[in-house]
Amino acid sequence: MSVPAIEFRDVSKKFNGSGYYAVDHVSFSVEEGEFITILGSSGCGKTTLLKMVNRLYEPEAGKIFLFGEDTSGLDVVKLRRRIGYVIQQTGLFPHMTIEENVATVPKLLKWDKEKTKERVRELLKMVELDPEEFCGRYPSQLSGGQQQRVGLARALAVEPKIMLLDEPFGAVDAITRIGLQEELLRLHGGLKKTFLLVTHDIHEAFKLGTKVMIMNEGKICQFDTPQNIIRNPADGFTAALIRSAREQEKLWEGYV
Ligand SMILES: Nc1ncnc2c1ncn2[C@@H]1O[C@H](COP(=O)(O)OP(=O)(O)OP(=O)(O)O)[C@@H](O)[C@H]1O
Repeated sequence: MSVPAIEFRDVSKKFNGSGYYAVDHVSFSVEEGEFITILGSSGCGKTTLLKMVNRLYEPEAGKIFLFGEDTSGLDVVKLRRRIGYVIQQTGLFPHMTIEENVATVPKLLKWDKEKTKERVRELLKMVELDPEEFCGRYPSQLSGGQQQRVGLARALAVEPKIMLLDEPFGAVDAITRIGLQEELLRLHGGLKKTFLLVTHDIHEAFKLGTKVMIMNEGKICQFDTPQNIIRNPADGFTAALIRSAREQEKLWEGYV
C-alpha cells in the first residue's frame, strides 16, 4: 500500500487550563485522493483536529505524518504553503483586489509576474468567476458565495496536495451552498487532491465524503464510507445522527 497522505498516530490536544482533551488519543490515516468529511456535534474537536494538520495548533502528544514525513520536524511556514486552507470567514484581505488576494502565495514564492497573472485567471475560471469582471474588485464588492469561491481559488493557487476546509460554506444560503458543493466535487475529481472538510451538515458530509469521520467528545466514533456508516453505525451517537437525518427527510414526505 502507498504511503498515506495524512496519518495521525495517537494524537491528543488539551488547551491550557482545560480539564479535558479537545482531541483525545486519535489515530487514523487517509490515502491520497480521498475526500474526507468530518462531522460531529459542536465542540467535539473537529476544528482542533484540522488545525493540527497545518500546525496552527501543536499536538500535546502523538505524531502527525504527511506523506510519511513527521510534521513536527518541518519548517512551519513551508508546511503551510504546501497545504490549502479554506475557512468560513474566507480570510480574504479587504484592502487587496481579488487578483491580489488569489496571487498571495505565488507572490510570496516569487513567481514570475506573467505566470502569476495567468494562474490567477485560470483559477478564477476554475471556480466559475469571470476574471475580466472580478480581478479588479475588492472582497466587499462580492457576495458571500463569490467570496467563498475566491477563498477556494486562493487556496488552490500553488496546487497543494492537501486541502483543509473548515465549514467553508457555513455562511451561504442553501442554493449557493449546493452550487459550491458541486464545484468542490468537480475540483476534487479533476485534481486528485486529498481533501479534509469539516461540516455540521450531515447531508453535506455524506454527499461529499469518500469517507466520513464521525467525532464525539474528542474521539472518532466511526471512520468509514458513507454506505458502511449508514448500514452499520458503530455506536449510539452515530446511530442517533443517522436517525436525525432520516427524521428531517420525513418532514418533506407529507408535502409531496
Ligand atoms: N484556542 C482555544 N483555547 C481553549 N479551548 C479551545 C480553543 N479552541 C477550542 N477549544 C475548546 O476545544 C474543544 C473543541 O473545539 P473545536 O473548535 O475543535 O470544536 P468543533 O468540533 O470544531 O466545534 P464547532 O463545530 O462548534 O466549531 C471545545 O471544547 C472548545 O471550547
